[in-house]
Amino acid sequence: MSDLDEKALADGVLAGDRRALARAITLVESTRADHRRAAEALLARVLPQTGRAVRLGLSGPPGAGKSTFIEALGGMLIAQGKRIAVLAVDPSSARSGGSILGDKTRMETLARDPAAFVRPSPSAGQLGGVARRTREAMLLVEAAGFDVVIVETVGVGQSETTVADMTDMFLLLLSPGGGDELQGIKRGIMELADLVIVNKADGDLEAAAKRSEADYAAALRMLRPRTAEWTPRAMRVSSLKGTGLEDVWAAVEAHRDAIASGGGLAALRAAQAKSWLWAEIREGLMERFQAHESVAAALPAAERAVAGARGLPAEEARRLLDLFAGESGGETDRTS
Ligand SMILES: Nc1nc2c(ncn2[C@@H]2O[C@H](COP(=O)(O)OP(=O)(O)OP(=O)(O)O)[C@@H](O)[C@H]2O)c(=O)[nH]1
Repeated sequence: MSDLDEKALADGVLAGDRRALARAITLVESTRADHRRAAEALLARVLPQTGRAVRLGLSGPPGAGKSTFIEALGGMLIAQGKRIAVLAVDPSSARSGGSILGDKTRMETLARDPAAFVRPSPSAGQLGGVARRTREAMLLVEAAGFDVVIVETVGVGQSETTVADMTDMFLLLLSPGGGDELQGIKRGIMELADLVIVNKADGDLEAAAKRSEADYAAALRMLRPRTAEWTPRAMRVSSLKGTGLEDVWAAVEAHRDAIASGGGLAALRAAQAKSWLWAEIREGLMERFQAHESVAAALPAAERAVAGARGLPAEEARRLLDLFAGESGGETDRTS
């Protein structure tokens, strides 16, 4: 891509042109080296126009109703004149080829709305790679003028932590009843939640939802809050009927006000950016390490040695790291 194309693409994104935005996100999702350079140039151009959106993370077990909830909340926000973008982080799609969040039939109404932009998870690479591209996609949708970005993930491994790390507020959506174990909610995920939302508080499930809300509120009180400024809350909604959604949005705004007392959004974003920097360093180091010629040559023997209990992992790792750093192995050279 030439400088001229990048400028045109950046201008399109900044003008809020959805096709340019979609193309720009495809570019940042590409792993080709020349695309990566173009993506970085593009991001550098739009960077001054980023950072203005409300960045929300959302997770919940399959079936909790994340898509119904996002459609309902998104619809409400659009009616208030806001523009909303939804990005998915779904490492399962990378691992299995099948995707939990990526199928195109989700959030159809929202996806068709000109004030919304719905993007499924990038489907290649490990969580680290998916997270990098989602962070960059978030910058692009902000540059395109979206007011609210929801980064959605499903409870697989580390993805919640990753999403909580790149957003300002983390929402956990649950079904009524069932208890933690039944819903597969790990304690660690509860600890990330700024807001626990019990969905499906309607019809036959209304009473169960009310009980669950009280249970989760009690559970949250047992946990140490993530920040001094905000005490996590539990509430119930019906995404189907659209009830409780104003309360959710009021909590989002209360959370924004609350963090202002701790140095504000700027401090939070600065911490996120630092954490992003380190994530990039870790990713980049790992990529370079694995691509390093002498490391790649020595790696199988090191793996065999530790697997056969003939080598100490710490020592083998140090030997590989020395190779990577270009130091001679000296007397520690492998002879076997
Ligand atoms: N009664 C009731 N059912 C709901 C509500 N929200 C979602 N559901 C139902 O729960 C089921 C799962 O909802 P979806 O939004 O499709 O969620 P999903 O895609 O299965 O699961 P996610 O991965 O969480 O999005 C569907 O049958 C929905 O109709 C609600 O507020 N009340």
